[in-house]
Amino acid sequence: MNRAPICVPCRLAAIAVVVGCAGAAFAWTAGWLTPKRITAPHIINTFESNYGIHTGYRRNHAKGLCVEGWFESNGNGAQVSRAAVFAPGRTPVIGRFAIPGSNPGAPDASTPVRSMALLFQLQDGEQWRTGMNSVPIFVVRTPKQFYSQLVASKPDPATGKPDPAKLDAFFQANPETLPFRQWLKAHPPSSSFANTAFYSVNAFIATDAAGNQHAVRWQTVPEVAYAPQTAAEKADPNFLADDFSTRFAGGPLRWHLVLAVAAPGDPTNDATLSWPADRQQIDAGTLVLQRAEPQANGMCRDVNYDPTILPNGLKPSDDPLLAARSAAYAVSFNRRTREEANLTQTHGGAQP
Ligand code: HEM
Repeated sequence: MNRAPICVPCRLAAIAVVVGCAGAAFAWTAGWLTPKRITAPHIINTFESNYGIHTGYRRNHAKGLCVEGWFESNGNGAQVSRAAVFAPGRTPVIGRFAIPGSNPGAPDASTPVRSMALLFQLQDGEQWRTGMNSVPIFVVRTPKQFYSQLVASKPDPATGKPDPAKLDAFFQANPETLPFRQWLKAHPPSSSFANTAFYSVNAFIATDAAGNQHAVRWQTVPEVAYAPQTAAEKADPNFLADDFSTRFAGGPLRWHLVLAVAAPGDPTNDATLSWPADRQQIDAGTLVLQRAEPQANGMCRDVNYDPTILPNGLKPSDDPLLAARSAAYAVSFNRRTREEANLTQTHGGAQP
């Protein structure tokens, strides 16, 4: 049966509409149509204009080291999540400890915050990646506030430090930052990565074997007792790495992976708010770290610790920071790994 031919101009118009829509979607995603919308490249460009480009390094948490070990699950996490990592048994882990900031040569005492990032390599090929900080809550609630804080923190060329008046104006205009600032005042920086607790800060949704959902946050609680940073440590720009070498020479280091389970009504979309301390805490097992190595050629160098890479049984919550983190980390990862091509250090196996 002969079909009526479609007119050539109509065909061309249809093609033009499809190409136009694809182009518009691309332009919108790239932020060309909404130059005031804050995109991941805007955020990473601001890190770079504030603190310079440190070729081949993460745009934030640039100074760090790699670690290797495993997670020994005791099975208790299965109460809230069907993820295979919570079944009893061992899961290999590639981790990274770091301090926030864009300068890989910054002295350790330049910040009171430390971070731990973990990649759990599940047996079925799935991964769970998480990046945790040593403060249980975050300084801001939204990606827009994160960007505004970055802008307000731009170092003054005269002093090399942020203008206190601009930072103060930001804090006054954003009172959500208060609990974070108060926590830091009440908790002097730790003397070691090994005696520090780390927190997911963002909430996630765990699904158990029966399909029930539970909002959770997690933390790693060290077996080594907390001690504050000493004056001698403060004077050593690399005391955190030095301390780690000494400690690993004496054997593995351990943290307990603890899941805090929200009660109905606890906020999952606001990382500036803590959950009440009486919420159920599940000790899901022990993170055992055996050795550290420099990041320059280490296993963690080419890992993007994107917190939205999760195994079946865990998924992101409605916290707006999670998608923003994922997007910003990807831009940082793409830039730094592209730069690595021009560096002398070698490392295969990038995990974007
Ligand atoms: C919109 C909010 C945020 C932005 C834009 C942001 C930005 C970044 C960037 C660009 C990196 C470097 C990523 C890479 O090159 O691999 C990074 C690393 C990191 N961030 Fe964030 N961040 C945000 C929120 C948070 C929050 C809420 C936490 C709390 C736990 C956090 C913890 C970390 C950690 C632990 C790392 C180091 C990961 C590693 O060792 O590779 N960030 N962040």
